[in-house]
Amino acid sequence: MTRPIIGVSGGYHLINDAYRVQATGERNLSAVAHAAGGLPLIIPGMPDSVSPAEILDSIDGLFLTGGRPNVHPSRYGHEPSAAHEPYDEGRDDIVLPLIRGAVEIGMPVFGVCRGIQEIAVALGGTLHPEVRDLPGKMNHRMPPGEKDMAVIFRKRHKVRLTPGGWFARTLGTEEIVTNSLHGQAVVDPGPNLEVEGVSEDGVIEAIRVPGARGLAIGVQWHAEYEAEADPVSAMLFSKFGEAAKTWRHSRAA
Ligand SMILES: N[C@@H](CCC(=O)NCCCC(=O)O)C(=O)O
Repeated sequence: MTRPIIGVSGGYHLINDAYRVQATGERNLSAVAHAAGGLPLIIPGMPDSVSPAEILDSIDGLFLTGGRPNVHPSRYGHEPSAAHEPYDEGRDDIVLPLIRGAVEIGMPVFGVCRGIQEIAVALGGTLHPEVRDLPGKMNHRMPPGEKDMAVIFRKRHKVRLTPGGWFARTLGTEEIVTNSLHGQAVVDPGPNLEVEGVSEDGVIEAIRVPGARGLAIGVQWHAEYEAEADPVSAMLFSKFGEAAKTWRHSRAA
């Protein structure tokens, strides 16, 4: 059987201060190709050119990447603020309905960083735009100005996994250590998410959609960074890839 087609969310970037592009990091595409065994195809955040419904018809799994722009606060009922820009409303317009559609039909979904935040917002949760401003919370952002990828993606904090939950059972442990490169975080998971991982300071780090017919998970860290070499990341991508293969097979039957 051919590889399952995995839609990989792209986002808006401005090149040379002039040229608009839709892009995602190569690590996202490699993780999908090699660690999940899928055929990665970038989903443009361009609602004037593509629709969530036709994308849903064309893919077997949805991988939601990280991305510097914050989810627009109006998507979860909060006021926007210049301090929390940039936003990427084109991406919001495409991925939020896409997540709802995928969950509804049972198509596998896996989100990292901005991706977990999008899953939460799409399904009725809310975010805080700068989680380090909340009492007792650490700074979860990358070191400012850093260019060395090994430093940017260094493992920074522990995540406690819910005993008996999907993550703890799948990974065979109740504690992992993860990288951390985000300012926003899920604060209210809403009615549709199960929180299965939290950092030492109580930030939501791993979620699952228990009501979904297919695998639907999100993590606040960047699992794509060492998707094959890191055993936790490799297992998550492998489970996601298997689920997408099963979905493709069941669609074809
Ligand atoms: N804007 C959100 C999400 C942060 C995030 O995904 N950062 C990684 C950017 C790297 C990339 O472009 O893949 C937040 O700050 O919480």
